[in-house]
Amino acid sequence: KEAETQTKLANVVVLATGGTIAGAGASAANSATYQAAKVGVEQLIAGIPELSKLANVRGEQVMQIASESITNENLLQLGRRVAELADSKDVDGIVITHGTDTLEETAYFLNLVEKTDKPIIVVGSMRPGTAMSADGMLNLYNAVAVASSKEAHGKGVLVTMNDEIQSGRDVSKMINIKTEAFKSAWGPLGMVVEGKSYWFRLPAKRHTMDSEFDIKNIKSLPDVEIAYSYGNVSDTAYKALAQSGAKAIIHAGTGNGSVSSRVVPALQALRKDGVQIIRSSHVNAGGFVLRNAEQPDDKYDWVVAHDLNPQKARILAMVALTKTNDSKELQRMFWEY
Ligand SMILES: NC(=O)CC[C@H](N)C(=O)O
Repeated sequence: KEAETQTKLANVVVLATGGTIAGAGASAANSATYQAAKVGVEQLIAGIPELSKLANVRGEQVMQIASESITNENLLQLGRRVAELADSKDVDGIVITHGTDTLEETAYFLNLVEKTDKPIIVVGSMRPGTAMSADGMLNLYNAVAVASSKEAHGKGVLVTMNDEIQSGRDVSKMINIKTEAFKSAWGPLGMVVEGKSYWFRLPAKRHTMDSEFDIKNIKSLPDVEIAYSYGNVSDTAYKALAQSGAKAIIHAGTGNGSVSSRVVPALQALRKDGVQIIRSSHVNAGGFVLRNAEQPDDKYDWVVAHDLNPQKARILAMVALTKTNDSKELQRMFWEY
């Protein structure tokens, strides 16, 4: 009987990369001061015996770092391992434990490049496992629950934090201290409660199986950088980034992705030199940048990131530039993904 139920359970692989979900503090009172990326994947899994009721879970330690230090090479390494596992007949779902600082970037990257309809769930925590009211255990339990469910198939890369199922494309870390840290301007896709998923909506943008990008065809990612805008901003950062080899610069603009008159001439000149200029917004609740609103994008041959925040715009720009350097094609991709 026992063996029978075991075989019916989904096979879920937990790929661990570090972050606070693998963090450890000196005392249970340390919810904010602790070291990230300390606890290994075997210990994370062993800490939640209830996982064995949800799925046959095994772990792999892909890296052990804080997510602000994740490089493009790390992203590619993780993406390739996810693709290998997704191709394997014995794997039904994949969970990635991750630091929360760049979790939204990794989730969006995988959403663009993984050619699978198997569930891929990225999860982190806001408090280390050693802290009172640690959130990692439940977030990971929920991730495994969603990864082992049939309903999660074909919905793109997902994020389970704070009982919510979010689209990896839309979700962003909005606050750095609360467990209710991850939000999407367009709302969560569903909820996960006591190991059961409740779905309410589907992502509308192209992802995974429907994406034109494939991790298997990506050898390296081009240099795309972000420059932040504010009152009295100068063009120094933009020029320096271009000089250091950036193929595209994401303008983390004010408001509607507006560009200071002190910066416009430099961006026009950089575009003439071949650098792609992509206007995004750093407003907190989520930007909405439209072509030819604030700046004449048609005239200057710039691209708008629409609702993608600057860090997500960087991810799409890198992936898109592996296929094209045509600004019209880039703009199409920014509408479709
Ligand atoms: N809550 C967190 O995971 C933040 C810890 C660390 N800065 C990271 O992103 O890995």
